[in-house]
Amino acid sequence: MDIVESKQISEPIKSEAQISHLALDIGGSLIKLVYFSTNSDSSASSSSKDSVAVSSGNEGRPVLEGKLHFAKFETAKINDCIDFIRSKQLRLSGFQKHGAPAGEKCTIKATGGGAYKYADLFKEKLGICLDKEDEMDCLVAGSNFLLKAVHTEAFTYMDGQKEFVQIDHDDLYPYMLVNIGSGVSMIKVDGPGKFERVSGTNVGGGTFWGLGRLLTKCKSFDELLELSHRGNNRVIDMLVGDIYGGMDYTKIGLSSTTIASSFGKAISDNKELEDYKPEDISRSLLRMISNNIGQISYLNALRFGLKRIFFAGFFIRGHAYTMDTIAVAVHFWSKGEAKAMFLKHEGFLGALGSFMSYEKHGFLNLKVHQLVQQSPVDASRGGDKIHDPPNGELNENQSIDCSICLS
Ligand SMILES: Nc1ncnc2c1ncn2[C@@H]1O[C@H](COP(=O)(O)OP(=O)(O)OP(=O)(O)O)[C@@H](O)[C@H]1O
Ligand SMILES: CC(C)(CO)[C@@H](O)C(=O)NCCC(=O)O
Repeated sequence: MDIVESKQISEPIKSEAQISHLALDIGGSLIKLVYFSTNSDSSASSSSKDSVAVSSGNEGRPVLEGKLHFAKFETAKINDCIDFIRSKQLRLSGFQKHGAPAGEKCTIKATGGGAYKYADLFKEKLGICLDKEDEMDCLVAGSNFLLKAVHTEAFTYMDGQKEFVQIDHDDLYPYMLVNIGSGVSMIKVDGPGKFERVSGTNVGGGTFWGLGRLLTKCKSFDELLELSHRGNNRVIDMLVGDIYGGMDYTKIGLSSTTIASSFGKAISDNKELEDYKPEDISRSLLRMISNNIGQISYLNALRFGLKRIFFAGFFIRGHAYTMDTIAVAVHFWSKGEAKAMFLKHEGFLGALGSFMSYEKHGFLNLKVHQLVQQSPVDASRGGDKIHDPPNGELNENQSIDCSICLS
């Protein structure tokens, strides 16, 4: 796949643009879609019956010029996703092997637990067969691909400061990939397709959203996240200073402001849930879960001597407080030895891996050469500093210019 990464907000897909190669990642909380649309107005010579912009690539194989698009839906609203696919006529255009007869069975790549759970629904509602790809394989393929193909993919985040990390392609492995979805998977990656899921935790994004919803009555994940901006976790968390009369516990390296016990103040305050502000609850919860994931991730990295830990998954949402907490946890427990890094396309690793598996099965030949690097995160903000509230999330309208070479 020739990727030209540009800070380009894709226009709504024109009806003439052909959508092809849709891939799904159907998780416990969210469905992620990655799909390719061809440039209908490309000046490349067209030899295709489908009037798709096609030029000749290496060895005379057809090259489609176009864009990669990203979209997500709540899994609970899977019918919206199905309507979206139907509205784009995705199912009509190009899941068959290039040049295959139109009547051939329509199949799309899908990963995540929902590829199993909802297979019948896709068949029934869209007549599409889901071709299942393993979730861990896809996460790793997506991560390796992004780290190599997109210059501004990985970044560190500390004290409100974001710094891009240049990845040396010859020195990428081994690394730890921590995918924070509904639950959390920790994967030691040793090379392309070479990995082991070494740990996981059930305290993840689903826990934050589930508990947060019950405790704050928030109606959406974004509302809960937004609340956390304004909250003060010290109202609920028991700090070392609360226990030590305002003093640090220097002997074991704990400052008075370190959280000794998340939500610990609630046991002694003689207050009810209603007496706490939702924003304080949200902040405390976000901190508790992010800190816990950062700590477990580091301990697992330590088991294998890994210094680089990449955090992904839609729990993060480019959110400053989340990233800061994870980074501080890794820094604290590793005594500055290990580094937490974050990925721009955080939640789309599995879907991208699923998309790339068309290549594995001979539908595509993906080649990468990146021409431009820009960050959708900061470019509109004129700097590397993420402000509060940050918007580090990949804008769903953001597309990646690319071309795919059909094999
Ligand atoms: N709009 C949203 N609605 C619901 N959850 C969201 C939203 N945005 C971010 N999240 C967070 O992202 C998490 C899901 O992340 P992600 O899509 O990476 O995982 P998943 O694939 O659904 O989960 P799993 O891999 O465990 O099946 C949610 O649990 C929640 O914490
Ligand atoms: C079950 C999966 C892999 C589904 O994506 C994920 O939610 C997860 O890694 N959960 C954590 C399970 C555990 O290892 O405790």
